[in-house]
Amino acid sequence: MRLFEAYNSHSARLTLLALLSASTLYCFYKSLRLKRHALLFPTTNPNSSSKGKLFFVSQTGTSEILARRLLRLLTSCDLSFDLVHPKDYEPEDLSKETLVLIVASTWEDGNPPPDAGFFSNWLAESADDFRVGSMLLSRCKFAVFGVGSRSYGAAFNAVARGFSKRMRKLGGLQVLPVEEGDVDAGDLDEVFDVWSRKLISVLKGGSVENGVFDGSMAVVESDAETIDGSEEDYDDDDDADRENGAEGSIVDLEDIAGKGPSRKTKTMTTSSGTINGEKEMVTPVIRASLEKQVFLFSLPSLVAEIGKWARDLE
Ligand SMILES: Cc1cc2nc3c(=O)[nH]c(=O)nc-3n(C[C@H](O)[C@H](O)[C@H](O)COP(=O)(O)O)c2cc1C
Repeated sequence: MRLFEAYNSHSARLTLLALLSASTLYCFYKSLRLKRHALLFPTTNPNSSSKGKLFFVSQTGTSEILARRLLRLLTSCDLSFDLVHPKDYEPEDLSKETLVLIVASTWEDGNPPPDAGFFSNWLAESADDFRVGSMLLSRCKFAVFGVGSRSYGAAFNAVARGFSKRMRKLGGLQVLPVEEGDVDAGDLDEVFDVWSRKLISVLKGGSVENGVFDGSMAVVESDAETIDGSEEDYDDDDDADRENGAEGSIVDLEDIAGKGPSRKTKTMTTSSGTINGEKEMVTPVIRASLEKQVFLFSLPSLVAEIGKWARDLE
């Protein structure tokens, strides 16, 4: 009887030891994760201030002029934004942004100007990558204004629509429908000014004249912003972007294994095929997610192993 009790208490102690070891390992893992998170998302990030970001994607200056005009209007309304060209921006920092505005023109075959190719492809690849997930931009509210010409048919403002679609897919909250400006219609300035006023109203938490947006920071659901296109149009845009992407846009098999390239660490592949860096197969965002999955998968077998080891000691 005493032998049985002694055995029981011994095995209870060993089980307790196994559980304590497992929870210690888990805490260790969590602290590593927190450290990594702090590195990935520092609270004071030089690239990501509390200011909003106003991107312009422009080849011949039309979108840039409009973006500068919008910046002046935003500033006059005490709304603080940085004017940013995508070529000067690390797309991975998008996950830290809370407010993003984009004024973007569309060029040949529905593509962005070449110097926005990297940014555009990063968005496309990340949005298509199931490992990145739909939470990446969950803190980010955004709005997009397109500059294009209706004479290009289905490719009319394909870039603006593509940005909108991909940012929504990554969890971004669109606060206004995409507005599609037509440079050949003769009313671009007027259309832009109306859109800008709606935007200011939404950003200020007020209502919008047409009554569609009557609350603070109205969020537009995925289908709402389709003006003259369908979801099929967007899918065509995706294909066109990837097939006809400009500088920095070549997608190869390695990219398929590690999407969402970082400008800091990733290859910049130019149209001439020049490579100026090493490819990173897994970006920090994807790596953190994969590590979590591997750890959670191995946790039960780890506990079993510790239990077995404890029994062997008896
Ligand atoms: C060669 C060329 C190709 C174009 N392709 C498209 C297009 O596919 N879709 C579109 O909506 N607009 C297209 N446009 C119209 C441009 O978007 C328009 O000229 C716009 O004002 C350019 O803006 P940006 O000066 O900001 O670059 C094209 C214009 C040119 C000259």
